[in-house]
Amino acid sequence: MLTIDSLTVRLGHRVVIDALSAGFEPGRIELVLGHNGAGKSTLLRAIAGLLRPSGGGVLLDGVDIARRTPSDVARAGVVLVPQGRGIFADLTVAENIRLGMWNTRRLKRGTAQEERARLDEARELFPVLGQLWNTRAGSLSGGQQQQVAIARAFLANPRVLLLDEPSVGLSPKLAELVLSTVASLRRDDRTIVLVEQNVHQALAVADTVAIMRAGVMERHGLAPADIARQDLTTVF
Ligand SMILES: Nc1ncnc2c1ncn2[C@@H]1O[C@H](COP(=O)(O)OP(=O)(O)OP(=O)(O)O)[C@@H](O)[C@H]1O
Repeated sequence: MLTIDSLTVRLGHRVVIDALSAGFEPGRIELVLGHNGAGKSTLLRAIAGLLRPSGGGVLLDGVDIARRTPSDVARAGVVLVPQGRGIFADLTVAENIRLGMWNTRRLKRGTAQEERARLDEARELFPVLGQLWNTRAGSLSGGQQQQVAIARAFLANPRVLLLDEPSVGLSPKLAELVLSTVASLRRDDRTIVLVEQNVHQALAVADTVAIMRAGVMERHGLAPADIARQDLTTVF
């Protein structure tokens, strides 16, 4: 269970996350919606340890990880797939994905045999990537590059997977493919927090919805079907 407890993050002189509290449960895809500038990316970056909060806590199963280094947070099992993919264009798909393995090994989260099994699992979950294994990642389509970024995060076997707009810039068809891949990563002991602007497609894979506005979590625990029925301009 990931609990955000009265978290405050300042960027420059601005309070971007304002005493925000929320709970994200394992076994679910928790979708976070909100206007541009509501603070969604900042929240994910703070959870991942990339920003130091000025108040409050980020609790993973009751343990506060808010002021740990990003590598300590990763070691605790929290992995962020940032907006804009962040893959290495000059490396092949296999090399990019093995960076996730390298992390796994470095973080001592599995034996070599377990890691081989996870690599096979990744090729099964992302069949397109299996076919492009030795292709330069920079030459892939946007959707394929996004799959490489998600596959790499998957290999770290995260307890908490934070996804910042994984479908941004993709055609509706590719966005659907990426979001269905996200759905296939759902596991009983894994919390997935998904930030998306592609609201209708994200609602189709989400289990719960939270609405962020101006640095606070205005509502949470909403049913995706209820949100899908509403006029989105009235939702956030
Ligand atoms: N380094 C910074 N210094 C000051 N303000 C910043 C900084 N980075 C971001 N902000 C501001 O913080 C606010 C929240 O930004 P953030 O990127 O978290 O929003 P968001 O909800 O993810 O938006 P979007 O949907 O557009 O990605 C914005 O108003 C932004 O301008």
